[in-house]
Amino acid sequence: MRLILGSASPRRKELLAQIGVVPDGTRPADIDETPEKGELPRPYCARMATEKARAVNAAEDELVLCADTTVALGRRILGKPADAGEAAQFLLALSGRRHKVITAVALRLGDRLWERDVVTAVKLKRLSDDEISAYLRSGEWQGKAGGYGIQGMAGAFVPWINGSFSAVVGLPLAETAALLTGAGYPLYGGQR
Ligand SMILES: Cc1cn([C@H]2C[C@H](O)[C@@H](COP(=O)(O)OP(=O)(O)OP(=O)(O)O)O2)c(=O)[nH]c1=O
Repeated sequence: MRLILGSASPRRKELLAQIGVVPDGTRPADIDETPEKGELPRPYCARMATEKARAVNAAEDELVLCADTTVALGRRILGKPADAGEAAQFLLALSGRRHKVITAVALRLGDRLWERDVVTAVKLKRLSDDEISAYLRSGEWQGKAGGYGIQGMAGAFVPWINGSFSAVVGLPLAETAALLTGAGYPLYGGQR
């Protein structure tokens, strides 16, 4: 069985490599990521991951892996900021508060679809204007849900998380491994 990573995220590829999974191909999915009116963060995130998995072109014997990471501030969905101004707004909104990071993983083989989502609580310390400006200058907010990446400089803004670190970075490894095994993709050097 071949594995196709339906993602343009270098983090997802690295996280898979961390558990010894090397996809046979990478085919990023291009979908409309606009939330529906009134859509809540968790169902939105699950919908994004499954839509990505359906959008990737694959043969019947190709297992497609897609994921979506969404930051939820209460009922509010914070996606990837469009520009530095929006990143600043997100960081100000998150400053000093706890929020949730949801990552949904979807696997598709032909018409069969598996999905799991993982919710992690994250606390961001209260950010000073200097910290926000330095962070915006770093450019690390680009392409990251909520406008921050816990694996980089923003690690200094996070006193605690409750949940899965790998999920916050883009792929919950325990759940991804379980999904892959369940779909018949053997890990740890098993026969494919
Ligand atoms: C909160 C947070 C998000 N992120 C990233 C993970 C995701 O790559 C990104 C959210 O965007 P996504 O839409 O989940 O993914 P993507 O656009 O990067 O890639 P693709 O859809 O092709 O798979 O935010 C971090 O890297 N660190 C963090 O701390």
